[in-house]
Order: sequence, then structure tokens, then C-alpha cells
Amino acid sequence: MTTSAVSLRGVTRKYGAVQAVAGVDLEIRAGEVVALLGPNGAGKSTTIEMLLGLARPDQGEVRVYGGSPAEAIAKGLVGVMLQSGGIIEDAKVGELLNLVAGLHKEPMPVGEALERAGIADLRDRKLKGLSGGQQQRVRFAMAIVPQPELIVLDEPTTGMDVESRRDFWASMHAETARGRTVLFATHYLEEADAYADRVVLMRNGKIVADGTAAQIKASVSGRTIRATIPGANLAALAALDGVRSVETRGDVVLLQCADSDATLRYLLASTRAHDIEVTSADLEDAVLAISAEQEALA
Ligand SMILES: Nc1ncnc2c1ncn2[C@@H]1O[C@H](COP(=O)(O)OP(=O)(O)OP(=O)(O)O)[C@@H](O)[C@H]1O
Repeated sequence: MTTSAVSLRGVTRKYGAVQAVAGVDLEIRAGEVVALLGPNGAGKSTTIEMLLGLARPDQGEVRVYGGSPAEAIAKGLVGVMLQSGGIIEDAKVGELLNLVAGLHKEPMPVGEALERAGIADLRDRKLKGLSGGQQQRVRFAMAIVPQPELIVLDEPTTGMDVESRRDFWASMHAETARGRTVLFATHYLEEADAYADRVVLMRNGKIVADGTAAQIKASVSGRTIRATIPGANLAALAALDGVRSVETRGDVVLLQCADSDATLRYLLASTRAHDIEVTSADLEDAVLAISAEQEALA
């Protein structure tokens, strides 16, 4: 049996009256790239802090590569990129990276870390003059310099413009291609959709959905079929098994389907439908729907 990279069991954490994390169970296998999604205050940062040993759970157990977070970090197994802190304003980029490398047993050469983070040209610049996006890249270089098995990133692209975000994810992709395990918190659904193997959605301190982006989309909203159907019998379409709703836009019929395959077969066999398109809801629709469901249950 392979050891999980990360294992959280029944983890809770309160701040005063606020239940920041309310019973989280999460296993992350080696090599997985996991996005932690959720609205402000969902408990993402607190969960990350507990798995890094920066906050102690009130209840439950946190394991990183079978040991405590502190042990995993001491072994250089974990690279971290947090939202703030960790930067010495008066130091030069190269000096800071040397300092971090010096704390680890088998760091990669600093020049290589800078190269991989796309900031080789900033080596002799002081941290305080850098833009927010450049500072984020320095944090990323700090995260990878220990050659960690697991990289944990809390909202890594906050403050970056579109181009920097794209470059950042290209650098990140090179790390995941090397088989590293990655957990990142984000507010950008498209980042979760594009870069994660698995999406974990948190709300009010709990995990409310966990699966691939495709599964999460499918679990909520099924698919939409759009087709031109001359003389469509809308009542017959609405009565089909697996059809949730029917709308028309002129000759075009939109069918919300739980089972789009069966509906497609029917359309092709029994109607004059043409120009058929099948689309799945995007992750944003799914997240909104799950959040609304949770709201209704609360
Ligand atoms: N150190 C703290 N002291 C007091 N309350 C805290 C502390 N850290 C977190 N909280 C509270 O716990 C809840 C969860 O916060 P957390 O930062 O984990 O959420 P998040 O999902 O990371 O949110 P965001 O997307 O805004 O970063 C919030 O209500 C927050 O105000």
C-alpha cells in the first residue's frame, strides 16, 4: 500500500466563536495535483496551515508522508508558498534563495530554482523593489528549492496579471510533470479546471464536493443539448426520462439533461433535429449550484 502524501482525519479548528474547519477528511495520494476551492472564509487557509503544522487542530489527525507535518518539513519533503510573509525586503533575490537552500539537505542549485521560476534575471535585485507578481515568483522559487515531494501553495497567483498567471502555471506544470504532489488553494475556477487532477470544494469549514472537475460539473448539472428541431413537440421532449427542462429560442431547443446520451438517441431516431451541440456546464456553474444546495440545507 502506498503511503498518502497528505492525510487529514476528522480535523477541526476553532478561532474564538468561529468554526474555521469543521471536520475535514482528506487523503492526497503521491503525484496528485489537487485544487482547494471555496469562497472567502471557507477554511482553505486554515486547512493548509494545519497540514503545514502552522496551526494545531483542536481535534483530529494530520499526517504528511506518514509523519507529523513538522517531521515532513524537517526532512525537506514539503515546499511551501503562502500568501504573505517569508520575504526579507532588504535582501537580494539570490541571497534569499541561498538562505533557504542552506536550510535544506539536498537543495537544487539556486540558479536552477530561479530559472524554473522564470526569474533568473532578478537574481541581483532587492526584494523590496519587485512587483507583486515578481515577489510571488520568488516565493515559488523558495518553495521548489528544497526539491520537495509535495508543494503547497495558498492562492499562488493572487495579484498576478493574466500573462504572469499563464507563465506561472507553465512553470508549475513543469514541476507536476516531474511527479511532484501539489495542493493549491485558489479562487480562480479556471485554474482549478485547467491544472488540477482533483478539485476539493470547501464551504463553512467542510468539504462539500471532491472529485475531478469533470465529475463535479457532471454531478450537479448534467449536460445541455442545443439543437434545431423543426416542429418540435416540446411536451414530448419534456416528458423524456433524463430531461430536466426544455426551453426554446426560435427554432433552437435547449434541453437540460441528466442523461444526454439517451436524449440524443431519441432526437436522432424520432425527430428531425439537426445542428446538435452537447455541452457540459462549466465548473463555475457547478460550484454555484453546490453552494446554493448547501445554503438550502443549512
Ligand atoms: N488567526 C485567526 N484568528 C481568528 N479567526 C481566524 C484566523 N484564521 C482564520 N480565521 C477565521 O476562520 C475562518 C476561515 O478562514 P480561512 O482563512 O481558513 O478561510 P479561506 O477559505 O482561506 O478564506 P480566503 O479565501 O478569504 O483566504 C474565517 O471566518 C476567518 O475569519
